[in-house]
Formats: sequence, C-alpha cells, structure tokens
Amino acid sequence: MITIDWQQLERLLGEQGKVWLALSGGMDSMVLLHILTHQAPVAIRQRLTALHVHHGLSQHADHWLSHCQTTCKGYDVPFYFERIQIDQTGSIEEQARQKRYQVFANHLQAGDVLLQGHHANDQAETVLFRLERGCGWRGIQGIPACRRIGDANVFRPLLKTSRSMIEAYAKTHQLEWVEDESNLELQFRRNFLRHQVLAPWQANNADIAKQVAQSVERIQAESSVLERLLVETLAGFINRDGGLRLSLLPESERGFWLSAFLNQQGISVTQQQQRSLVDMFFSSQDKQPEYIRHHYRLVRFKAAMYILPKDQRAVEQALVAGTWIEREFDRVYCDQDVQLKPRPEGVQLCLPNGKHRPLKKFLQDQQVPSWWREQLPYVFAKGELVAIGGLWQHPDWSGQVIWQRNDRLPWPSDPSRT
Ligand SMILES: Nc1ncnc2c1ncn2[C@@H]1O[C@H](COP(=O)(O)OP(=O)(O)OP(=O)(O)O)[C@@H](O)[C@H]1O
Repeated sequence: MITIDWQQLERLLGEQGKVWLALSGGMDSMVLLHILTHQAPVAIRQRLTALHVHHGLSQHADHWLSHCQTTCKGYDVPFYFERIQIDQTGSIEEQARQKRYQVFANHLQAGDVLLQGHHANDQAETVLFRLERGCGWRGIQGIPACRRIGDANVFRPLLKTSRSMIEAYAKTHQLEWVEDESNLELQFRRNFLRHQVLAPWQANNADIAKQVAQSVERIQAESSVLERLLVETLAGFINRDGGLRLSLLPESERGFWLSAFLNQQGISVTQQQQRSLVDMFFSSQDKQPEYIRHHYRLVRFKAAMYILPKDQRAVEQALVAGTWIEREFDRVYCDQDVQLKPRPEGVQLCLPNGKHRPLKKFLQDQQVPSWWREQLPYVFAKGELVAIGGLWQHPDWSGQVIWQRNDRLPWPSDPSRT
C-alpha cells in the first residue's frame, strides 16, 4: 500500500491551481498516475493533467509518447506533450534534464503543482552520486520533496517509497509501462550506482533505500534550521556595501564562510575552489587578489570581499583610486583647499566629448552599483567637484593637483593609461 500525503498536496495547490503529472511513461510516473486516478480526493483528480516531454533520444520515444497518450485517454486525464531537440554537445543527460525542466516551467502557472515520480531509491542514488563528487552539507540534502519553480511548486510524493514497493504496486494493478533502455548503460554513473552499488546493498538490507531517504529527510529538516542560523551569523560579517569582512572570519572557518557568502549570491564553489579562494584572499602577498569565473569577479577592497559583475573594471579602478586618494590626502593635501566629500546632488559633469551629463546618469553609464555610489572618492577643490576617483575629472583640473601627483606616485586607476 502506497500512501500519499494529499493534505500536503492540497496545501501547495493554489485556489485555481492545476495538478500536473510529469509522465515519462516509466514505472514510477505510471504508478503515480494510477494512484492519482484511483485514490486521490475528487478535487485533486479533477484538476489533473499529464505532461510528457518527448526527448527524441531513444528509437522508442514515439512509442513512449503513444503509450502515455493512450493510458491517459483510458483514465480520462487531459494529456499534453512537447518535443524537444537535444544536440550532441556536452552531457546529453544534463541537456535533456534542463530542457525538460524548461518545458515544465513553461506550462506551470502560479498556484500549480507539478508531481514527479522520484522515489526513495532515486534519493539514495543521488546521495551516493554526490558523495562521490565530494559534496558538502548542502549536497547531501539530496532531492527535496517540494521546491518552487517560479510561482508554482514541484512535489515528489513517492520520495519515501522504495522502488520495490512501487514495483509491487504496478504488478498488483497489472500496469504497463515503458523501460528506458539507457537505464541499463553502466557508463552512466547513476546507472552504475543503481545496479552495482545499491542493488547488492539492497539484497543485503531490503530497507536501505528507505533508510537513506529517512536520513536525508532528517538532514533536510536540520539543515533548514542551520540555514536560518547561518543567514543570521553571515549578516554580521557583511558590511553596508555588501562586502564580506574577511578580518572577522574565524581562521578555521574561513572557507566555510566564503562559500556561504558566495552561495547566498547563487554561486557555488567546489572544495578545491574554496581552498584556493582562501589562499588568495587571505594572502598578504597578493595586494589585489582577483578571481574571475563565468559572469562574476571576486575582488578584495579594504579587507572585504566583493562580488562584481565581470565587466566592472572602471568601478573598481575608481575604488582603488579612492584608497590611494584617501591616503594621499591625509599626507599631501591637508593644507590645501582640496577635500574628499560625500556625493553631491544635482551636479552636471563635463565629459571628454564636451557634452554635459548629470552625475547620476554618468554613474549609471559607468555601471557603478548603487551601493557603491556613496563610496566613490568625490574630490572637491575650492568647493567644486573636480574628480571622481579615476572615473572622471574636470577638464580644468587635468594636469594639476591630482594628475601631477599621478606622475610621481602610482595611480592604478589612471584611465588615460589603459
Ligand atoms: N520525458 C519525461 N516527460 C515527463 N516527465 C518526465 C520525463 N522524464 C522524467 N520525468 C519525470 O521525472 C521523474 C524522474 O525521472 P528520472 O529519474 O528519469 O529523472 P532524473 O533526471 O533522474 O530526475 P530529475 O529530472 O529530477 O533530474 C519521473 O518520475 C517523471 O515524473
């Protein structure tokens, strides 16, 4: 007997929400279809629609589609399908997965719930698969029973049910399903783990998949508490510009907090990357560590780590100039009428092409993030704005105070040199 938490499904469903079943034609989703059509409360049954994604990868793909279509017709369940094209580049499995989720996302409306047939063995395989890749506490949380896709939810009601129970159900009810022949190919790591690791383990302990799934459920619950505590603690390490204050991090926890900080911005790093980041950003040798990957750059400025978009050199140059100016101002300009002041309001800047541009617009053109606009070095001489770090300088001031010093001292941000 397989039990489904109908109340949880009802809680996830919006008032007008639809229940979509991701129907591959395989045993798991076919069993779910049978349960939904034979056991679900009427309100859920009435909102049910099946959705099949035709990957076109197997020579049997058309047969899978027609099998899903015919079964749904027999159960009087509305049925949709969509074809996707997979090219031969990269991991075919991963591509199929991503495109499949894109199809799901395109169909889901606010308040809808998508049901998938993942079960306890999938959970155990996922955990083994991730352990093999050296995952941390987040990775070991495995497959979540519920998660959001936009304004809709994905729900996996069979996640605590073992594959053998699902198979027993399918046989008892004489269900017909299709077999994906690629599931037997052992060069796919997941298949290897399924057949060569989990199967022998299960022969020795029939409940192993369920036990792993229960353990993962416990880890997920504990992790949600830890996640909350982590957010609170991390907030104390972040300055008002959104930078991670490196000097506050306990030495033995540096890697952990760097990862947590990056993770909060949607960036995940491997353990090896985490180690190199610690080496790089805590090294006193490297005055301006920089780590570039994908679309972002990590930089250190005044003992804090910042995440910047890849193409924001100009902004950083201005910040570096700012540190230099601050230092030099204390030393050189103290008796002159040149000062650093907060950002002025309503100023028009004269650009090299002779045109004028409001300061606010200029900063937007330069892609200075709003949280850094207050931080730039606004240099005033005799009460007038004459320079903004290395981003802009007043034409009349060229070659005077600021640029004169520039010849004697390094001015890393001098735009005329880059
Ligand atoms: N072609 C498909 N069309 C519709 N639903 C599918 C399709 N393939 C898989 N699914 C859904 O996903 C569930 C899990 O399938 P499977 O284990 O093959 O995917 P996976 O790639 O391991 O999982 P995930 O999609 O989360 O990565 C199925 O029970 C079914 O609900």
